[in-house]
Amino acid sequence: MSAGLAGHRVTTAGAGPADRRGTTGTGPADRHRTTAGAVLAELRERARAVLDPAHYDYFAGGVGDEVVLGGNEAAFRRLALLPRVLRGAPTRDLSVDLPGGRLAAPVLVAPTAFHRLAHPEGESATARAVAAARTVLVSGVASTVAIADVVAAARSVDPDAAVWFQLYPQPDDEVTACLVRRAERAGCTALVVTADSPVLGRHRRDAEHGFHDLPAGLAAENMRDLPGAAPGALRDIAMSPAVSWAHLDRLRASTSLPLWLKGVLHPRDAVLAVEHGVSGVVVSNHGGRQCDVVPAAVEALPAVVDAVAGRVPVVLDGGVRCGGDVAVALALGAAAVGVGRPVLWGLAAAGEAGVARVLDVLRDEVDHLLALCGGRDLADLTRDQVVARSAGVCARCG
Ligand SMILES: Cc1cc2nc3c(=O)[nH]c(=O)nc-3n(C[C@H](O)[C@H](O)[C@H](O)COP(=O)(O)O)c2cc1C
Ligand SMILES: CCCCC(=O)C(=O)O
Repeated sequence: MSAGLAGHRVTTAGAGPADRRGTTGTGPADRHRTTAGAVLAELRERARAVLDPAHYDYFAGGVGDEVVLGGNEAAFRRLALLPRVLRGAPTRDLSVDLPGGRLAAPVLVAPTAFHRLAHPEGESATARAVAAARTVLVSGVASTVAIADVVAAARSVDPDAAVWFQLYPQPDDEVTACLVRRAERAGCTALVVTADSPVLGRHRRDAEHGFHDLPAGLAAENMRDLPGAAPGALRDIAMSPAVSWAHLDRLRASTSLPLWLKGVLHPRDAVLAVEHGVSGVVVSNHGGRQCDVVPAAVEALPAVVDAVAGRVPVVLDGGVRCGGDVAVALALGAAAVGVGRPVLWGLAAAGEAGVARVLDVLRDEVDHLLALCGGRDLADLTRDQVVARSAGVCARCG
């Protein structure tokens, strides 16, 4: 069937039900009958069905009573966009240039640990999907594939793929320096320093499952052969309240790669970050996994954007689950957003194809929404368009 509705071909042909780790239904017809929110929710359910419950809960869970975990998504539901009219364009430019890489769409992949818990190919599968989508993978220090292999996987798809390396500054500068050299040698194009973890958040779900170690055969591969460890042995990833701006300064001075600071919520820290020479700031509460009394990420965003005042780009992550969330964050001043858990759900459900699916539906929905809002490019989403939503609920998340 085909109907010439507004120039769109409407057809009943499309991908059938996807198997648990197989097809994902990415055809154009599929786009007309679903939403990014519904796709992400379905992938999450498929992930839940295939994962060991302890591993599912490690990915899904948050800190404490999980107030912030739910709050990140709920805060987006309280915001609405005022479209502008009569100023659009037949095709829209969704690209964004950031220190460390160009993104074809304003959605990058936030660093999440231990992808081989989700799928045997782990971060390599994620890297290929992200490279194919021409966006950025922030690969974590807590990766179950070594960073050199992650970058190689991305570059096997796109020789220009941008992979950034996330690390926790280690109390021992020598260990940090070694991790930085590894990322540089691998070909990473930026570093992301996570600053919101002076201590690890307390995760009730992990405690209930007794999940404290990776299963045999999996390891944080970037932590092998570091100073202070026996040859071939792993070092723990240290989280230390003793880590300070001085550590960041030394790290900054040791590399020519752009440096992002992740986990900033207070506007004064954003200003300090700029003064300490960072190239970008990530507003993030670690997906509700560190401190359970902080605001939702999107609530913290405007004050950080104002404090930074355009000196460096600001990226937001936490609770982004549909194109509308991306558009709202961009209108509030984010240059791009990061997604964490949805990528893990895609990876667990269907490997590389599942991650590709997540990025594709988000990109497609942002494009559609930009058209609906009278935008030609991302700069056409502006803060005056964001208003509070006083009524109405999301059919998917209530
Ligand atoms: C399972 C899991 C592991 C994570 N591991 C890291 C990590 O190693 N380093 C880091 O900076 N952030 C880590 N994060 C936080 C993410 O980078 C990101 O801030 C968060 O997932 C965004 O929220 P979202 O999951 O709602 O998209 C992790 C998040 C999850 C869910
Ligand atoms: C030492 C790995 C930490 C991973 C992490 O940041 C998280 O699970 O939130």
